[in-house]
Amino acid sequence: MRESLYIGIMSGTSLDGIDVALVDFNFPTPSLIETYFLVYDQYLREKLLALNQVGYDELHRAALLSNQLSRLYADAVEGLLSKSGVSSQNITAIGCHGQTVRHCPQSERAYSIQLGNAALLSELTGITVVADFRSRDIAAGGQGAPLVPAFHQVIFGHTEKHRIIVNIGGIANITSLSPRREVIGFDCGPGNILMDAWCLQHTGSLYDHNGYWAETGCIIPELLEALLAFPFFSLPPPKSTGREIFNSEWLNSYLHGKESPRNVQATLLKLSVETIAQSIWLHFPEAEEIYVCGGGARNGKLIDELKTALSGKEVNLTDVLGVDADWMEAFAFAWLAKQTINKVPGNLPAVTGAQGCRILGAIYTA
Ligand SMILES: Nc1ncnc2c1ncn2[C@@H]1O[C@H](COP(=O)(O)OP(=O)(O)OP(=O)(O)O)[C@@H](O)[C@H]1O
Ligand SMILES: CC(=O)N[C@H]1[C@@H]2OC[C@@H](O2)[C@@H](O)[C@@H]1O[C@H](C)C(=O)O
Repeated sequence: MRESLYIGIMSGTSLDGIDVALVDFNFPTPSLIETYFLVYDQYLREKLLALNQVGYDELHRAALLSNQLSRLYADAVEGLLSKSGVSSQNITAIGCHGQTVRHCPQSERAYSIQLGNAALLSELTGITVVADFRSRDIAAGGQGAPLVPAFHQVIFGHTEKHRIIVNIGGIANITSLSPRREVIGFDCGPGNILMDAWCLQHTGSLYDHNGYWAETGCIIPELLEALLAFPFFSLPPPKSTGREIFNSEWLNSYLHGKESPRNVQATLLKLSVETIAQSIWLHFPEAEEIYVCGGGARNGKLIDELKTALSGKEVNLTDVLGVDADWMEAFAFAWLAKQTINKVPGNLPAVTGAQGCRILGAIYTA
């Protein structure tokens, strides 16, 4: 049995589907051996979205969805293993993020809920599962998010260069890796979440491919200014957010109803770009290199605008550092599982605001 093989499963706030990564930690630099993506169908996406809000019989619906998700996670693991030719017996553990449906990190009543039945996943796969990564950090006074900056530090930290890693998923978050300062990371605000929702509502497409639709619109300056004035954007870190704040109701509260949909889309794209760029200029003006990952990295218009907003800095995708932008988070959850199995902390208190380093997650032994 090789004890270096782990699987990471990420199903993120975009609700697009399940990313699964097979990772080998046998060498000083972890390597991504195989990947697999399982798309969510519309019905599942709608059921998950509904659980982001208060509604009837939530506990029952959440439990059923947790079981359904774990069956899909198991299918995705099976797909990954058969694609790679690796046996489940050779996998030390799965790190399963689960599906966030509530993230309320503020106050002494803080909590974060990721759906997914880890016990069932372990039964279905015969593999040890590590899950519920965020609760321990929150119990220690942290935000419980973002957690991936610790992994960024391990694979991208540089002795001389100040690097920023930007993840543009449903929510956008950044990590500062400076040779002179501790690692800092936080959520900047919406990545694709608002653009996706608006695009679906007005075009029927799940997302604006390459930003082509946004490109046909013009930014609405008053709307952009009003959105940028929202207090979350100027809060100091540590901070994290989710669909509780950035959702269609939030956007609609700023609209008069007469705006052209394509102009709103252009404005939303600019909002994502500006909130990321302003976070970097405000907190890390000296950073030299910016590396982008997450699905937003595949939006050419978004990346072009980000390059303009960060002119003077070198902006690339994490692909150039050897990690495919699409697989960063699944890769990271394989690493987080390894930390837990080895009884090593996975959080960074300077990022999340926790009182100290903690071993994250719960282990469901095979
Ligand atoms: N070619 C593309 N053009 C435009 N947008 C794209 C493209 N490919 C992916 N995306 C965007 O990326 C999103 C998926 O990104 P990703 O998988 O990183 O999100 P996530 O992991 O669910 O989110 P989070 O990191 O917040 O948990 C899609 O919903 C879409 O908005
Ligand atoms: C509560 C939650 O699921 N947060 C996600 C979300 O998606 C991006 C951003 O907001 C980040 O804070 C986090 O995910 C990644 C995996 C993280 O913890 O680093």
